[in-house]
Amino acid sequence: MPSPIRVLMTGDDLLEPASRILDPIGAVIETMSGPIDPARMIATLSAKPFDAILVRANPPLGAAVLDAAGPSLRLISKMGAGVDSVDLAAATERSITVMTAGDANADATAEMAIALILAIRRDVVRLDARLKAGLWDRGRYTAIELRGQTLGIVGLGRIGRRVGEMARALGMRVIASGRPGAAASAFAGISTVPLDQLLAESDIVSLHCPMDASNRGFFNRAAIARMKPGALLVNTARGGLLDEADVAEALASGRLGGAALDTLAAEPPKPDNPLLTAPNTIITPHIAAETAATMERIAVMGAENVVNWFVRHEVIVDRVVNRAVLPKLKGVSLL
Ligand SMILES: O=C(O)CC[C@@H](O)C(=O)O
Repeated sequence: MPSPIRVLMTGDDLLEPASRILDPIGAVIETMSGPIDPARMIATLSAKPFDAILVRANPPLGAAVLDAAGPSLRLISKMGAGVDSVDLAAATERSITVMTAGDANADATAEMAIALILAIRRDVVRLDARLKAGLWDRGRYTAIELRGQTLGIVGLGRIGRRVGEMARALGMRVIASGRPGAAASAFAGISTVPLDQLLAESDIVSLHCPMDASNRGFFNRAAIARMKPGALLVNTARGGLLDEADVAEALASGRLGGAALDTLAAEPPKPDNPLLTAPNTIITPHIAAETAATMERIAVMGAENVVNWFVRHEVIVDRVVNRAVLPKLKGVSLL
């Protein structure tokens, strides 16, 4: 009888749907809950061998952690989209496949981006707070409507495209660029432009690119200086894409008209994060992807990646993040 697939799962909130997929193949799942730092990851992985890590949030998976896992580790499967805390080069070097379930939460994240665009453009949160403080602002307050405004989408992947479709339905002009240094392919009436042009023409900029070492902090004072005065920023991607001090300063001076952020560079934020006190800024706790249907889907898709890899010996190439690993996968079919 072949030995069972050993899976380390970070977080236990999705254990039930993941088990539904993994139990029938006799996989053994061990969960890790609570805050996870590299030392804890190293201790867990060096204590016993695992074949796969099923990642709920974003535990640090750098070279030292991967070395602690040893040669048994073949697959890191993210129950979600972002793998910014995985050292992809180190994984590739060790022939470890990194896969995502990005499709599973794209709709939920795009909806949240639109919710934040509407909320920040129409001042929903501030008006609510003012009303509850006894102020009745009707007649004193004029907003700007979205129809006719330009939305600039940075990163035209699964989420960016959906945001673009919804924004067009709201009557917005939508332009898009790739992540800094990369071009985007045109999609359904969304014209693609260089990033500088996007920054210069957009009334609202919404970030939808993955983060890695090459674009960390790219949204800084220099990027803001290229924007229309008073333009708005929406970020449902990764907080580390921003230079948070520069963004807070631009919000304080009014150079940026407002920001709606679902992600921060450090989560939860440190109490002295300047964005917490920046004017006209809405912050939500990295919740964009978290709908009930999405939670179910990411667990199922993440676990299916494990089954496909180890039992069917096949990987869906679209879900592989470190595609440089593909030539190293012997005996695995690429779909
Ligand atoms: O659970 C997470 O890692 C965050 C959810 C989302 O940002 C993702 O990357 O899929």
